Amino acid sequence: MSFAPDITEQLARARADLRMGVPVVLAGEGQAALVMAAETLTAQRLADVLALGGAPVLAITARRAETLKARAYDGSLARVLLPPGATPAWVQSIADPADDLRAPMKGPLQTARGGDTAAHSAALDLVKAARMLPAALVLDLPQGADFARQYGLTLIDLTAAAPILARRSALHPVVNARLPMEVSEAGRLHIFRPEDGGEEHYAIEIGRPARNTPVLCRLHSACFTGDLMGSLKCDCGPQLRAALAQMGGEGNGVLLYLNQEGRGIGLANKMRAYSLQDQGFDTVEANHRLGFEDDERDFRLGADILRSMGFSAVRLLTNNPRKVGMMEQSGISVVERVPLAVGENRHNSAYLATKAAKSGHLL
Ligand SMILES: Nc1nc2c(ncn2[C@@H]2O[C@H](COP(=O)(O)OP(=O)(O)OP(=O)(O)O)[C@@H](O)[C@H]2O)c(=O)[nH]1
Ligand SMILES: [Zn+2]
Repeated sequence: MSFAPDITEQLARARADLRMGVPVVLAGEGQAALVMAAETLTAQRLADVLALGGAPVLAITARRAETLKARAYDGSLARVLLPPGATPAWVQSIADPADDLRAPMKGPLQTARGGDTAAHSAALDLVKAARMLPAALVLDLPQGADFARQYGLTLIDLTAAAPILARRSALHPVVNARLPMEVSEAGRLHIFRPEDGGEEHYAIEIGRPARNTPVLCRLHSACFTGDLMGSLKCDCGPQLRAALAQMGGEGNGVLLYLNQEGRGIGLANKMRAYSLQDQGFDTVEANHRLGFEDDERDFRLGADILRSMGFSAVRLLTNNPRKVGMMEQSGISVVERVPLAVGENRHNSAYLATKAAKSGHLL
């Protein structure tokens, strides 16, 4: 029978549960843990977790730990011990840097050392993929499987989940249809859907580019503020329109519109980063204070889409050398990097300068 959800489907459920504030149970070899996203943790559920006894920890990334001056003994993550009588406000203050400057003295924070961190690491993967703050409350629960059955919680087998969490999901073409556009009447929109229940991605094909010659291509990451609202804080809107205009002018091209808002952290987290930028941090520092890397995107899915459309070589419209590198590593040859320097203004000049200085962007 194929009615029971497989591990990929269970992980999609777990992400949805965590976003709603529902706990999930992650079970490994001989151990299990109850996990909740810090961002959606309610006072009632925190009280219930504390009433279970044991020693819950707040798993955060090593990036966030750096800002909080907490020792990260576990490589890319740290397990902060909850102080006696921990409140939801305390959990929020560790997870969310919004008030770091107003209330800088949170510590000294005690962090756990030794023991198994598989559940903590998977918990952070799940809350990140659910586009929340990268912080999760984790309580070791030896009878976790029974507990999950008793309360109807999603139960994830960590051994089965590990390979799924480590690789990117396969993308499948869903549909494509003609889309006359201002830049070209010969437009076509293709929709691609991942197997893991995540965001769909799009390809805009202009004209009917030959599959056996390098195609003019743009890998564009979603930017609601820049693409749609005319935000002056970045250069995304002008880059999107310039790329489409160039493809329309040449009569051929492919623009991949990847739903990786905020360099892969989601729009809510990007707005948290904007708020930190208003406190004086640059775009890279803001990501780090939130607990993210500068850039959480995986451009290899762009290569997957190109391959599935039959392309193997591109002339890539970008100023970002990482995009070129990731295309090449994924077997799409970049025969030319076509610069795309448009849209500088007095609100985004510092942002563009930071990208050049810290992220290697070519201007
Ligand atoms: N986290 C974060 N994301 C931002 C910020 N400003 C813009 N973005 C996001 O950055 C992404 C911009 O991506 P791209 O247009 O591909 O830009 P790029 O990596 O600079 O590369 P090229 O434009 O190709 O040179 C979009 O997903 C935006 O939402 C910011 O301050 N913080
Ligand atoms: Zn933007």
